[in-house]
Amino acid sequence: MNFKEYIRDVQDFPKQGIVFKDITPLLNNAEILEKTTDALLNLVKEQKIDKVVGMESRGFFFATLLATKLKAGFVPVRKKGKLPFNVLSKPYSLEYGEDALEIHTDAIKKGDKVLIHDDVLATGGTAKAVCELIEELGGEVVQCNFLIELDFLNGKDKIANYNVDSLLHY
Ligand SMILES: O=P(O)(O)OC[C@H]1O[C@H](OP(=O)(O)OP(=O)(O)O)[C@H](O)[C@@H]1O
Ligand SMILES: Nc1ncnc2[nH]cnc12
Repeated sequence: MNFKEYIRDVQDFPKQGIVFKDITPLLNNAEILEKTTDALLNLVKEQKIDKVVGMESRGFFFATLLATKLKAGFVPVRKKGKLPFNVLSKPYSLEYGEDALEIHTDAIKKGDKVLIHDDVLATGGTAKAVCELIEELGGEVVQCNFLIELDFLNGKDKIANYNVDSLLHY
């Protein structure tokens, strides 16, 4: 299955000089959506997962699908000011900006085995911040799972202490 056929490059979005990987054609196709979910699930193998954490907003799509298949809970990590309850917050930077990421303090229990999923690993700033949030709440990051890894940005180096698995590499 050539998933890359369903990922569109958009030049200069959201800023000049960025080549944006648009996954909406892949989400739009029922057969490819299901096959992509299964392929991401295959990366997880037999590990026991208690929670799947997805990053706002494109991480939410497959993180929730993976959570149902793994019989795990889903936890959203959101950008500053969006979550309504008590939050743990972490500043971070990404390929085209910076902000803070937040997680509800009761979302992860001590010892929870956590799978992180996001659509894109670029510089790794987002993923690193999320790993730190989970560990500060007492969770164990079992795998960082991505649909797309932009190898030339070396995001893997920022999360070198974790198991990183990506379906597609550019
Ligand atoms: O590896 P990094 O350089 O940190 O970049 C990766 C992050 O950038 C994108 O999210 P974005 O902040 O654009 O949010 P969105 O999903 O809401 O579009 C992407 O979905 C990842 O979360
Ligand atoms: N080039 C890119 N395309 C899509 N999402 C991204 N997140 C960070 N860099 C990105």
